[in-house]
Amino acid sequence: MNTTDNLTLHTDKYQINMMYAHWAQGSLNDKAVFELYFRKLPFANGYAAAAGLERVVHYIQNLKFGEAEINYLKEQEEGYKEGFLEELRNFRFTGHLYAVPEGTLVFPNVPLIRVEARVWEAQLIETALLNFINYQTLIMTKASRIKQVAPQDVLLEFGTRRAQEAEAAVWGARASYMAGFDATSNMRAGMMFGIPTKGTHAHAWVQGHDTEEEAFRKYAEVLPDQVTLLVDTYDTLKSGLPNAIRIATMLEKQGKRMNAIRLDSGDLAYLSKSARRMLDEAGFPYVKIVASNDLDENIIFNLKAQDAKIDVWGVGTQLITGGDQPALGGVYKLVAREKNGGYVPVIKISGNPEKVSNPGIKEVYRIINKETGKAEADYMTLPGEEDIKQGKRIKLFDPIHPYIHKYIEDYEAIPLLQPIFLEGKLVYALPELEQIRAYHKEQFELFWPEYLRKLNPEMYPVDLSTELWQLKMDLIQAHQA
Ligand SMILES: Nc1ncnc2c1ncn2[C@@H]1O[C@H](COP(=O)(O)OP(=O)(O)OP(=O)(O)O)[C@@H](O)[C@H]1O
Ligand SMILES: O=P(O)(O)OC[C@H]1O[C@H](OP(=O)(O)OP(=O)(O)O)[C@H](O)[C@@H]1O
Ligand SMILES: O=C(O)c1cccnc1
Repeated sequence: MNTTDNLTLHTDKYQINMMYAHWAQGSLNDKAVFELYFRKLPFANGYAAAAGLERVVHYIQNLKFGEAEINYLKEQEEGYKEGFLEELRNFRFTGHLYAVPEGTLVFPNVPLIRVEARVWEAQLIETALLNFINYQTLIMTKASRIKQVAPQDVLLEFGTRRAQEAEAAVWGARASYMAGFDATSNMRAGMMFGIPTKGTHAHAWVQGHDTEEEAFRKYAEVLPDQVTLLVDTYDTLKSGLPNAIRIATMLEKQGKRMNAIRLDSGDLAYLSKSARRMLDEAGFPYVKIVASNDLDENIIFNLKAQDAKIDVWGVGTQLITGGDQPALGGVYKLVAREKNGGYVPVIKISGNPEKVSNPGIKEVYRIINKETGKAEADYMTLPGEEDIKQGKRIKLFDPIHPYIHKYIEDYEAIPLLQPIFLEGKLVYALPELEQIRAYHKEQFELFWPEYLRKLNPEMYPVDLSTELWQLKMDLIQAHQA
C-alpha cells in the first residue's frame, strides 16, 4: 500500500483527463466559474446547515503534486506527456474562492461555494470540494434536527464505530458539535478540534468481572468523579439499578456524587421512568439518566412524547452515517467561462426543470424584512445589479411560477458568499469552533418557525432577480433554437 496524506489526487480521473485535454489544446489558463450547490434538502428538512469550509481551506492550501503523485500519473494508461506533468509540478491554486460561512442555514440552489480560477484548477478541486461539503453539511443538518427535538438536553456524539471510516468520524463529530451537540466520544476529534469529550463504560467492563456490583465498585474507585454506570448488562431494574444505587450510596459516604446511569436496550421510556423513580426514592435525584441504542431525532421525539426521563442522549449510527439519508446530492456546475477576454454565462439544460442550472456568476443575498427582522427569501443577482446594492425596491417572485410575486422595499440584504481565497491567497480568518456554534444558533432567529419544523416544513423561497431570470430564459430559448 502506498499511503499518503497528500489529497491532491483525491479527485476523479476524469478531472485529470480534462486537465490534460485543456493543457493539450492550450486552454488551461482560460478562466472558468463553478458553483457548488444542492438541489434537494436532506431528510425532507426545511433547511440545511452549511459545513465543510474549514476542511476545504486546508485542502486548497496544501494542493501540490509531489514526485509520488507525478510518478503515479506517469504509470497511467493515458500516457500523459511530460510537458503536462511538468506543468503539474508548478500547480497551485491561484484563483478566487467564495463561500457561505459554516453554520449558516442554507437552502436548495443557493451556491455554497463559488470558484473562479484557471479552468484546470477549478476542475481538479470539484471532487474533493463535493466530498467535504456534501458529507459535513449532511451530518450537521442531521445533528441540527436532533438538537431541535432535545434543545435543553445534553447530546453526545457516539458514532465513530459505525462511521464510514476514520475521517468521516472526526469531521462528523465536528459537524455535530457545530450543530449544538455537547461532546463527542472520539478522542482524536477532541484533540484535533478542541471539542469536549465524554465517555461512560461498555458492557465488556461488567462482563469482565465476576459480578456487576464488583465491576461498578472498581470503576467508581478509579474514577470517582466520573461515574456513569451502564446498567443493562444483565437485568436493568432487578440488577443494574440496585447495584448502581449501592455505588451512589458508597460515593456519598466519600462526599462524592455519582453522575449518571446509562440505559442501552429495552423500552427506554418505561426503563427511564422506572429508573428515575428508583433513584429518587433512594435519595439520588441528582443522578442523571443517559440513553443510547440506535437513537435518532424521531425516536428521541417519541421518547419525549412518552415522558421518558432521559437527561442525556448518546447518538451514534443514525447521526454519523446520515441514517435515513446516506448522502447529500450537492453538485458543482460550470456557470461561466472566459471567452474573448470576458466571461460568458453557460447553462445546463435538463428535461427536469429543477435540474436546469442558473447561469452566470451570481451574488446571493439573504433578504431580511426590517419590520419583522425575519428572512423573506434568498435572492440571486448578476454581479452588476445596482438596485439591491442601493437598497431599492425589488421584486420577489417564484422562478418556476413567476406570476406569484411581491415587492419589498424596507429590507436589509446580507451577502452570503464571503471571499475566502483571492488570487490564491487566503483572505478569510477561519472562525473558532465556538464562534461557529454560536453563529449557527443565532441563525434560527432569522427564520419563521414554519421553515424550521422537522415535519412537512414550508419551503423557504430562493429567488432570482428579474435580470438573472431573463438571462436564464434567454439561454434556454437559445439552446432550444
Ligand atoms: N419507548 C420507546 N419508544 C420508541 N422507540 C424506542 C423505545 N424504547 C426503545 N426504542 C428504540 O427502539 C429500538 C429498539 O431496538 P432493539 O429492539 O434492537 O433494541 P433492544 O433489543 O432493546 O436492544 P439491543 O438489541 O441493543 O440489546 C431502538 O432504536 C431504541 O432506541
Ligand atoms: O446505538 P448507536 O446510536 O450507534 O450508539 C452507539 C452504540 O455503540 C455502543 O454499542 P455497541 O457497539 O457496544 O453495540 P450494541 O450496544 O449495539 O450491542 C453503545 O452501547 C451504543 O449502543
Ligand atoms: O461512552 C459511551 O458510553 C459510548 C461511546 C461510544 C459508543 N457507545 C457508547
